[in-house]
Amino acid sequence: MTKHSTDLRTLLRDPSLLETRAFVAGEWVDADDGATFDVTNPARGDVIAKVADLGRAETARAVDAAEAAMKDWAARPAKERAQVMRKWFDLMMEAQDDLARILTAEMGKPFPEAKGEIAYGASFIEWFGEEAKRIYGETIPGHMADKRITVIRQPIGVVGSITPWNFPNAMIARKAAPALAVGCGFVARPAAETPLSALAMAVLGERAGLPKGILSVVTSSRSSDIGKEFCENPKVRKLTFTGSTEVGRILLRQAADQVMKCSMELGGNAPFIVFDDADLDAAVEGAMASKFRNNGQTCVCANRIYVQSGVYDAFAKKLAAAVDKLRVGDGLEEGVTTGPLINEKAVEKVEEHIRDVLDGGGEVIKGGKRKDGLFFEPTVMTGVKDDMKVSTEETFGPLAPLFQFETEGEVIAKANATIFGLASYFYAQGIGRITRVQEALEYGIVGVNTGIISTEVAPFGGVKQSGLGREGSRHGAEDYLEMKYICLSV
Ligand SMILES: NC(=O)C1=CN([C@@H]2O[C@H](COP(=O)(O)OP(=O)(O)OC[C@H]3O[C@@H](n4cnc5c(N)ncnc54)[C@H](OP(=O)(O)O)[C@@H]3O)[C@@H](O)[C@H]2O)C=CC1
Ligand SMILES: O=C(O)[C@H](O)CS(=O)(=O)O
Repeated sequence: MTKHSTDLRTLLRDPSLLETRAFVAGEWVDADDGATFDVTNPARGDVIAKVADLGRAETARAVDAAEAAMKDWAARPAKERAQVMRKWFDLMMEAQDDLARILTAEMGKPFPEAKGEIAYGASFIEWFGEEAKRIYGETIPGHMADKRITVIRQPIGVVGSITPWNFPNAMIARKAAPALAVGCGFVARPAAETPLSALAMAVLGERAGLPKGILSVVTSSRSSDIGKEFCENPKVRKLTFTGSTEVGRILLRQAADQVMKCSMELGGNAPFIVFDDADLDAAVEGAMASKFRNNGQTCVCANRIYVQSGVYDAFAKKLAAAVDKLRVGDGLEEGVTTGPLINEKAVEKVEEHIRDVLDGGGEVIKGGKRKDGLFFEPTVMTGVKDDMKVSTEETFGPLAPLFQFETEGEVIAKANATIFGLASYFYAQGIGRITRVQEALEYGIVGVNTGIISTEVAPFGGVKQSGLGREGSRHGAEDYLEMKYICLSV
């Protein structure tokens, strides 16, 4: 029998969603050696669950089961897969509050934001369930009179998935949905900080009718072991990862031995540019949404805020006033807008970036200090320069650093001067400027007069060292398909 902190279990309408065993080959299992690891609530520091701590042997069994289950699952009519995925979507939305409470308890984001993530994650399951029926092939006029050419697209095979703690539901859904929709087997390894959301998704996936073995959730504190199993197991045909660029590089090197197809959603360093013809109130609203969503812990958060000199002081003042309205606290409490950071390392990163700006002559105009535990004051700083750490490193926390610029050419060059290329944002009104800037920014995503770009219908992904491939939209299915060219001699 596994142990839970009663406060979380009593918060749930359906306590059976709080699963702490791993889901392997269609069975709920403990680790072979009975090992567990603790999951803590970052807002309170208390242990909320002890979760099965699996290793490579259990992961290999999950891969075997996924390969076996694929034979039937991929052969089913797409409509049947779509019906199971629709049921999964419906069950997730019916359980939205419970799934959100589990997510808030293990990751810290405020309950309303966690509810939003559940809907966002479920939207991928809904969208790709529908897309399953539209995986078309093509016929090509033959190159010789007796040749007939067709192209078909088939599921790539067993997928290994590694995801981070910052979106413990949506990042798995954004990968599992297209993979399962096209007929792949899927083995998910969630971050050790946040396994409960993934396990709850599997509980509902099983109830929705996903066949035994097609989906496994391998919970483990030994992330590199599981990553090695995915990269070295010949039955795994695809690796999909969301996380830091540093870990992405490690996995790409490991996957190279089998020339494994990889999707990589990696780090960002998003510029957020406010031109002097911007609607300043709209720009402040967009900056708040982009910078402070998930307490700044997203790969698409504004990391550098560039403000043209004519509106710099006015924007800084308005942003500081908006930040003042944020309420830091335990995400399970009513009215809290900003939860804790995920761990001590995250707090130290924010402190390091603030100290570096102060040492360089910048100043804090709002916040700037750690609160108790893992809570941190949402912070705005002015006088930030290009040679400071925050200019090249992802803060991944609630720090809004304001850089001043004079000309369009200057800010484009600065915005592009990074190894990253995931999301970027700018606020302007002149159509000529909008057209020039959106084309000049070297990023996979450009938000124009908006600070939120995340949706299941669009291709999400980065260029340069922010990643490989796209997630969401019809392009998101391509990463889980192989193309086969058939030449028939008649
Ligand atoms: N682009 C994005 O969406 C994200 C970017 N980041 C960036 O990464 C930084 C660190 O955050 P963090 O969560 O530690 O991100 P990591 O990249 O370190 O971790 C992401 C996932 O990879 C796993 N992992 C870590 N090392 C390995 C390995 N050698 N082999 C296989 N899996 C591994 C982690 O497991 P475990 O946690 O159990 O070690 C986690 O599940 C952030 O500050 C941010 O800059 C982080 C999250 C998302
Ligand atoms: O990893 C992340 O930060 C997410 O990909 C950001 S989003 O897709 O939720 O915007």
